[in-house]
Amino acid sequence: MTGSGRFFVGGNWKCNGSTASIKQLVNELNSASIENDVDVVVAPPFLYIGQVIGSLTDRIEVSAQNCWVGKGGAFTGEISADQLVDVGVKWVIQGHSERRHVIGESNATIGKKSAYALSKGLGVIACVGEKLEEREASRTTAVVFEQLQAYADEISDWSKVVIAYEPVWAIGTGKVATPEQAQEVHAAIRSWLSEKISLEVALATRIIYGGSVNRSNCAELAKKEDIDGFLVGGASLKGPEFVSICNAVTAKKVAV
Ligand SMILES: O=C(CO)COP(=O)(O)O
Repeated sequence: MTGSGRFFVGGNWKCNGSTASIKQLVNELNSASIENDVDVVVAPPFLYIGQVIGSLTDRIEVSAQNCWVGKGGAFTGEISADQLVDVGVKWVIQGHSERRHVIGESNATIGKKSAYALSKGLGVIACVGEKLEEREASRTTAVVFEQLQAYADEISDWSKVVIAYEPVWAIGTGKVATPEQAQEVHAAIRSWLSEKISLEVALATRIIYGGSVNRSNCAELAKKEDIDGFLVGGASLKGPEFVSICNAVTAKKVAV
């Protein structure tokens, strides 16, 4: 079983950047030559979303890195999905490992946030992934399936969901999963979708890989049949390198 969706590459800028560095990054992206058959999204910190939307080419869509669980109101320090839509944001990342393991978000909250964001018309980049000790205890698929189930408990329409498999041990460590390790989990996720949701959703949903992706390792990963793109952290802060990763879609086309 192989996915049929377009290649998708997201750049997660995390809590990085300044007015000046983001201006430069946007200029680099605007002048880049990106292959046609890849969807490209960047996720700046909230504060810079206006700057990015006002200056970035329409070729690239803008994502938030998080949002509040429901409608806005008296929730100091939060940003609602309604507000993201209002300023032109198209996507939101949910369940990133840093939000799960540093900030302490639960599976249940992440599922609710995702459903609310989808109900407002945002696309959701739904992250899953195991910690090193979970992998070493052979619990990788158990953990990932539990995280997927929490999304499935709340989501009924999967058409705007992209699943990002990001093993925690590979994030920001320089220890990328091997293409075989990533493919194994991606295939398991697709089978899970087929069994628990539907064959149609399993085939249509993009499953992207994140964790120490760079310009040197992206082509080999992209060749794997169930790897439909990437969620890139550190390397997405360098315009030319991020564009090379987007253009790894050419390696995918040669492989299929
Ligand atoms: O967390 C990530 C993307 O969301 C991956 O980060 P790195 O690419 O820096 O490992």
